[in-house]
Amino acid sequence: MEKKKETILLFPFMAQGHIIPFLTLAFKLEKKGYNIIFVNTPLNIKKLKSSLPQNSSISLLEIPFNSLEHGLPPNTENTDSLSYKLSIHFTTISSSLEPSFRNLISSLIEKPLCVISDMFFGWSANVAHEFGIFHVIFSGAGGFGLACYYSMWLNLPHKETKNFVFTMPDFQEGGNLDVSQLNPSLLEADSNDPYTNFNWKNLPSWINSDGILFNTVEGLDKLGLTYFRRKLGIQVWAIGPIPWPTSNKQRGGNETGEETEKFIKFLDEKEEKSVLYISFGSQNRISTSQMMELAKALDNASRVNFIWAVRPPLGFDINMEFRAEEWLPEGFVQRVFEDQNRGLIVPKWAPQVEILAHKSVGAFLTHCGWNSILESLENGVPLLGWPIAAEQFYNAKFLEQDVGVCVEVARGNNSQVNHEDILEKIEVVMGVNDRGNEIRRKACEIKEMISNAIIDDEDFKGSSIRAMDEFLNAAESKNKLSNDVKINGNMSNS
Ligand SMILES: O=c1ccn([C@@H]2O[C@H](COP(=O)(O)OP(=O)(O)O[C@H]3O[C@H](CO)[C@@H](O)[C@H](O)[C@H]3O)[C@@H](O)[C@H]2O)c(=O)[nH]1
Repeated sequence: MEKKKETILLFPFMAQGHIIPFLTLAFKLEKKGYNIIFVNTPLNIKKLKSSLPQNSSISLLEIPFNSLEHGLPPNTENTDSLSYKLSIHFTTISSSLEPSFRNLISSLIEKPLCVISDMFFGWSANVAHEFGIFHVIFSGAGGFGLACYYSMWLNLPHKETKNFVFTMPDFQEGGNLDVSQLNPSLLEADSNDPYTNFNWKNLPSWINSDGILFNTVEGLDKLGLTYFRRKLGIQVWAIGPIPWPTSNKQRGGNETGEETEKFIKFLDEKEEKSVLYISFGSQNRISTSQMMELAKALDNASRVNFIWAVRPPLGFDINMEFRAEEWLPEGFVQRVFEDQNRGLIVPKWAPQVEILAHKSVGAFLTHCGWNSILESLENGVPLLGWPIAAEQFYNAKFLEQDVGVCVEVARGNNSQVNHEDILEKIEVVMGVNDRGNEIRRKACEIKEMISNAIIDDEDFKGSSIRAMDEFLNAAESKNKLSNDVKINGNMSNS
């Protein structure tokens, strides 16, 4: 008899940076033969409907939300349209979804095998457990970065640590941090502000969950994963890297295949490992003066080819058309592209996965978002780190000091940077010198480690494949146990 298809319910926070990794995980689980229910607020579901592939069997389910009831502008259902301050407010009020989520679960005809929810929805563990459902949190961020974030928020305040290098009291093995690695909300937080209250309620509630899934690799990220095992005493599974959907459109781009070909043609013409790829991810931007300095460094790096995905600098509308004359040095685009054929400037969005997989790419200047890091290291491409927000500062530090595959170029988007410093660091990572050679050797070692983690053969299963199986087995065991309890309970009642 064919085994009944079990259902897994996924529920990400309402932000693209959360919805997209959850969708990626949903595709992965769908491929493994599970029915998938993907829950979100109505406007996000509407958007998802138009982007799912036609052959997808994922069921999209709406959870009601009225932004006006929470002092938010009408139809606000995603952080994309919000200022930083309102995004924080939106995050703090997200726990108001709890009663609706309970109603949604109780209205399901069949109990799901498992609920996979967002790290901001720690409360959802108790709701799932009320219905006897296995519950895990999924983190798109890596173990080390999230461990620092967790520790820093639970060990407030940091106001007094100004000008000091310090260690995290419960994560000493994470090493030293510098005050410039704290984002403003963390620096200003005390026990009275709403975001502190949110974090103090949410982060400890993770302990109620049955486990955490990380989009990372055990061998690479053991330090952070061990922190959570020790701190929470729950299961922690490293199941990554989970590849992003292959279509660039699903990742958020809008290029056609033809445009991707333009990049590949450019790369095909270049020498092996001679191209620097530059991107600050899907959300972050640098300032105009930083952009000018970066361009000057590239102007002077005559032996380096590059592809740069340029987003409008801070202070300009995010949807604004590309304005070379305001954002870049005079004649820059003409010089590097038309005259020298060594620099390709891409307004906004580049086919990153395809670019990083090309043999001509020698390094990636990145804001250190975790997906970008994995995509780079999967291809053995070393990094130049320019962290801007969130846990990116900790990621950069980890990759430079613990893993040895990165050189930090600059920090934040309101700092002064200098083109000579940037150029020097580009030359370290891309040039022939002892440090550069060692960084590249290490990046190849990590590439090997990552590809071993996802081997799925008859006679060998990599660590991430085993972790995914262990997670699914744990969910099935719990499900069986709660069904047995129910059957026995019914029998003793009858
Ligand atoms: O021109 C571009 C820019 C981005 N991408 C893709 O967009 C994703 C970007 O992801 P990531 O590198 O993780 O950056 P963010 O979008 O900034 O990610 C948010 O989510 C991450 C995972 O939780 C965190 O590590 C970051 O701090 C947070 O900003 C990657 O898959 C890229 O391939 C493209 O394809 N083309």
